[in-house]
Amino acid sequence: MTAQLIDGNALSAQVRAEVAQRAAALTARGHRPGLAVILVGDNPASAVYVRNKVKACADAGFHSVLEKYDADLSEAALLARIDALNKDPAIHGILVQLPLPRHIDDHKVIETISPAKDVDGFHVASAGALMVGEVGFKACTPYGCMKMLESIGLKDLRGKHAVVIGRSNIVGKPMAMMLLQANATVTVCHSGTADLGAFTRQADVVVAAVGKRNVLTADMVKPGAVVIDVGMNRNDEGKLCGDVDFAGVREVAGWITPVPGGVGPMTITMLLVNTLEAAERAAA
Ligand SMILES: NC(=O)C1=CN([C@@H]2O[C@H](COP(=O)(O)OP(=O)(O)OC[C@H]3O[C@@H](n4cnc5c(N)ncnc54)[C@H](OP(=O)(O)O)[C@@H]3O)[C@@H](O)[C@H]2O)C=CC1
Ligand SMILES: Nc1nc(=O)c2c([nH]1)NC[C@@H]1CN(c3ccc(C(=O)N[C@@H](CCC(=O)O)C(=O)O)cc3)C=[N+]21
Ligand SMILES: [Mg+2]
Repeated sequence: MTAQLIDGNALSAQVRAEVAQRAAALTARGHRPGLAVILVGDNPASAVYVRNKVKACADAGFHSVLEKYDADLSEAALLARIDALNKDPAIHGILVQLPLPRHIDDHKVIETISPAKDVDGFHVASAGALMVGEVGFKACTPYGCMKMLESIGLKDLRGKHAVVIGRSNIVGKPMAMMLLQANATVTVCHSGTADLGAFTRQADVVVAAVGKRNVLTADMVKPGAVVIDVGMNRNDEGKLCGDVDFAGVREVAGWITPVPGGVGPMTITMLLVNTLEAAERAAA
């Protein structure tokens, strides 16, 4: 049996069409959704992602601004810029692309963004809201993964065991919280996990968010399981690939997300959803 694909491009197109409709309605009332994206330095991967985000905004009818700064931008100057965007009524969402140059403290930057405009969902107030089940912006990548699960009929995960590989603040940890909120029984694995396969083999849902190729191979997957691949890596030929050995795992899994065309486009889609929601709240 070969796994069915969860197509992130197709699901994105569907969600983005709804977003564009709601954005048009807001724009007609004089509240066009606006996103500001800040890129510091010249990381080529970041430049690609940021361009995709700005293009997705334009396609959905949003106002968007891309601010690019040299790698030697001072932390104080960046914080001052965020402060100005916090006060700008045309801007509903602020995204500062990570990673930042070493001399800038990411934590300070994220905490300077107004929680009302934190469409990445990285602010401690957003993370805290998710933790206690209150309203706040959800981190886009895990939020997109949840939408993918919902698209295959897994909105409620009662009775399911979900295993998350990775515990970063931007993917693994919020992913685990969202799965828990959806009633899954959740296990979080990381670099200190002794026998990863022993956990993943029990999983009905596996989310791989590590950043290393072939972290999850066919022998580590329960037949029929749902496999969500967040990883973004390059193989020896320079081609984009995830954390999952796709060719092997697809022969065992029930559902699998491809890379590219899986979680990546959904991340951008949920950024649009969050920005739209920020604009709707501001207009209310
Ligand atoms: N598609 C998308 O939209 C996005 C993709 N990504 C991609 O997802 C991946 C993860 O990103 P991010 O969370 O930021 O990465 P981090 O490097 O911050 O976190 C990686 C996690 O993986 C764990 N880990 C490392 N090696 C192993 C191992 N051998 N077995 C089990 N766990 C391991 C680490 O453990 P420990 O905590 O112990 O160090 C850590 O928790 C990257 O490839 C990134 O490019 C990220 C964001 C968005
Ligand atoms: N403040 C901040 N917010 C982020 O959300 C954020 C960030 N910083 N830093 C980097 C990571 C990574 N990330 C991706 C988003 C989309 C794709 C994406 O669209 N990928 C396409 C392919 C893109 C390509 O061809 O390279 C796909 O998987 O099909 C990938 C990765 C967001 N991140
Ligand atoms: Mg830093």
